[in-house]
Amino acid sequence: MNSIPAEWIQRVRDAPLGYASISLAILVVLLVLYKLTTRTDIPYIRNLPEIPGALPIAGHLLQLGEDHATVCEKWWRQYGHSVFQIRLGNTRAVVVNSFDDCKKMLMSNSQALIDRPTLYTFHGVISSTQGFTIGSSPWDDSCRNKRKAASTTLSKSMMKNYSEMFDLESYCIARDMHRDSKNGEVEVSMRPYIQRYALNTTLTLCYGIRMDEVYDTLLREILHVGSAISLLRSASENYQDYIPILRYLPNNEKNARSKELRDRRDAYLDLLLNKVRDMIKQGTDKPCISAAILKDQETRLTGVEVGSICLSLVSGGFETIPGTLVSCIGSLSTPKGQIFQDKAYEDIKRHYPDLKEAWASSFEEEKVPYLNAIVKEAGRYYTVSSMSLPRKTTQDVHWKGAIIPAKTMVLINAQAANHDTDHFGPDAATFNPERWLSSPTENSFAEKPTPGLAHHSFGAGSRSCPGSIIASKLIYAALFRLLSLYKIEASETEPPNTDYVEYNAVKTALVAIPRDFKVKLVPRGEGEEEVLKSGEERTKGFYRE
Ligand code: HEM
Repeated sequence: MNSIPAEWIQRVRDAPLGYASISLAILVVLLVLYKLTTRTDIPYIRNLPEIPGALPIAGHLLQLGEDHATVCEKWWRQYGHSVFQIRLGNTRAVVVNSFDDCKKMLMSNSQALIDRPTLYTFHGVISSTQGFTIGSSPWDDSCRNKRKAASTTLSKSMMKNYSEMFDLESYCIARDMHRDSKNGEVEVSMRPYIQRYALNTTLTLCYGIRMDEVYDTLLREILHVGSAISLLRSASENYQDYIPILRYLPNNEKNARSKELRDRRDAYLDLLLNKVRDMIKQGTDKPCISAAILKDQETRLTGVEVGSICLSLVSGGFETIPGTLVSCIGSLSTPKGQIFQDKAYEDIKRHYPDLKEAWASSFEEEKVPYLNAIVKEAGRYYTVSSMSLPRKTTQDVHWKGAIIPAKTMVLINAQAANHDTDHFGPDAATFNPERWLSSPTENSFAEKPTPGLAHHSFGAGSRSCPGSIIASKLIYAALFRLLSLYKIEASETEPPNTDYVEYNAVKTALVAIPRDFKVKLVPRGEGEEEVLKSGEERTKGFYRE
């Protein structure tokens, strides 16, 4: 290529006007480039602080790192604003941090925040065959119908219909822990047992199917694929959702992985549904959501909607419940936690002098105050869905002088809200069930009334978690059974991490995965064998295959 003659360059240099024009042109190009690389779906929101340091193209993504909740919690304290705006690549988002602001944002703007954003990887690739789960559906008539059906299935009044299932599944935890811990001699990891517990519950509700073995191949496949898919929903794992150019990179590994997981999920969902079809043919099906729909009883839902409801229930509980319950057991197993265990045990005995009878009939009443306090504290302290599920505004939201326009992503930092010292006091970062009790004494415990919202782990307002009642019930039932039989002690060689941030092994996951730890189960000497035997007898006829 011929180079530009030196004489010409000299002329441009000599001509002041030409030089200015070139400088101006470069400036304009840079400005256009800057504008293009910092453009967001929603323009800058006036009167709402923006966190400094956003980069072109990535925005705040790099500063946010893997753990968005913890970084946003720090920004709240560092800059002194509980509500601020950030840029996730090309997407503007409003982050809400304090307990009161999260509550006000969700409850006072319930209708305006009823929508959820759609994301490229999760909605475009993974959900292309089975439709969206309820928790990832934008708000429309179909989502309303699905949410209504799920809320009915999970409502307080339906819980009595599931007593046998709660009994069987919580009995199975105690049965297998008793077998595997060899009377307290062998230290055990609780998570696999609790995963089976949570998954069997929703599989029974949806398909009338359960798996008895902790390491059943299908059970593990559902858990593995479900966890991997939940990773593909998190902002910190999926830059291509916010930086579109990344989608076009050759050999896009994210897309390939998404497709592989989608196919594996389709395979087990088809398998489950076909099992129900076979059971209907043979007249052996159990009452469950999919059998009712397949037999077309009182429903106006489409096949895709039914699939989506089942998928929502199965995926709604299988990580959130183990995350909360296992971490709670970790806290209870520490020397300080063992004092809480002893008090809980005393309270159980106070309300149920005959343990065998309590196991047979009364555990679902949730009437032991100390246990209820532990359940609430577990939910608050271990905020397993630390950034909740993203919301999107459907109309303008007026927020302290700022107007957050329609279609803006709103992120609720539940972890920050749940550890807000202004709301929970200076010990907000401590696991202490007694915060939920009114002046606990040696001989009696009473629950403090918590009108409104106890904590932010289940969200709030129009899209709050419809599974919160069953989740609390499951955590209560498991704790009742474990704590009434055993004193749980942390392993000395593999102890739990009980820090409310560091307990999570996978910071990028949408739902926390607790670091593995082991415990020792020391029998309380309350006729463990006898209680378990009566449990075996009682649950024989239940949903067992
Ligand atoms: C400890 C256990 C659980 C936790 C911490 C939890 C947490 C959450 C959170 C934070 C949300 C979003 C709320 C919001 O946007 O305001 C949610 C939504 C949802 N949860 Fe749960 N959840 C739990 C258990 C369950 C269970 C057991 C089920 C079902 C059996 C379930 C089903 C759902 C569904 C379907 C949604 C979507 C609601 C919607 O978008 O309208 N969850 N959950």
